[in-house]
Amino acid sequence: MATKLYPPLKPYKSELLPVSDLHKISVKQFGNAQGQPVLFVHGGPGGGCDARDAQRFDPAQYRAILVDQRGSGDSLPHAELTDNTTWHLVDDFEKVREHLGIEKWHVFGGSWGSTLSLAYAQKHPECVRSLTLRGIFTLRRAELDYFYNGPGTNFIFPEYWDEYIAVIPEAERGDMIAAYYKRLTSDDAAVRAEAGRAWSRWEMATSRLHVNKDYLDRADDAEFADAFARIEAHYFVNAGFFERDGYLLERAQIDRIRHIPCVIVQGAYDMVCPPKTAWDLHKAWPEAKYIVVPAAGHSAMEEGTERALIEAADEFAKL
Ligand SMILES: CNCC(=O)c1nnc(C(C)(C)C)o1
Repeated sequence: MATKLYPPLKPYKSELLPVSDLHKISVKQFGNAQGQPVLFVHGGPGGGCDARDAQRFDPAQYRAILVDQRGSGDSLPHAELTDNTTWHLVDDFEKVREHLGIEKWHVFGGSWGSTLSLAYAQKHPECVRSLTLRGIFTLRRAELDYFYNGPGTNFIFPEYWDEYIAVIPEAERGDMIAAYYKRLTSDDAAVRAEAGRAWSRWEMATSRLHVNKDYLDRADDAEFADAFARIEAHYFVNAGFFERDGYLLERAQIDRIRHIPCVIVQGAYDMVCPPKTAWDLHKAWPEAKYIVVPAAGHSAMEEGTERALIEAADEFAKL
């Protein structure tokens, strides 16, 4: 049973899979080509995968499949919002699964990755062997308002909150997501870049229990920040493209996945996706194992969170 990341590894196969006339998505495979397939679902949306994400899976046991969702990471066109919705991404996972000749796979995702993993599993339960979900986010209005419009978070990270709102004129601060979306879709590259960095800094600063400079500095990677901020804001102004607020937690939706082995891992001091949503998911789905990591924020890289995620993956490899 591993309690820390497996050694760094390189993909044994990387490809760009055409999924529409416009979009090609990056699919990288790591570990044992004959192992148990696991789909890694990255966060954001728009965050993209990192080779480090593959290190949570025992390379002797797993065939880890890291997919950069539309417009994210190495997928092309970069930061593209056209034909980029939750249901396009769900359909893309099915195209990847069929392309790779996989019948069923483990599904593993955190934050937005937990959102998309739930949406995928609820639509295709017959293809999901297990679910490992971290930092639960279901894109309800209250979740978005809490983090992007305050006031909760500005009491906890006041200096970063002031930076985040500084980009937006006071008259527009009543709806920060709409105000940022206007700038993130601007034809003025400088306006778009300033908004992308400020939005990303807000999220990177608040993702760890203690602000981590390397994590924060990711917001200075203009290419990452552009995709991360644009695609997040695009999904949020469209309420995740879900039929109703709270859709993923509805009884009928949970009933479709209730039989699937699941572990929920939640940081007790997750300020981006606070424990209330994970608790609501646990109440709706008591069969799912529910782990709260005491000294952890939002990120999967928090020590206790990383350990719990790897332990869950090691256990699910035995299924
Ligand atoms: C509300 N979105 C949070 C999320 O999904 C997320 N936070 N950080 C990430 C990355 C690790 C991908 C940067 O994703």
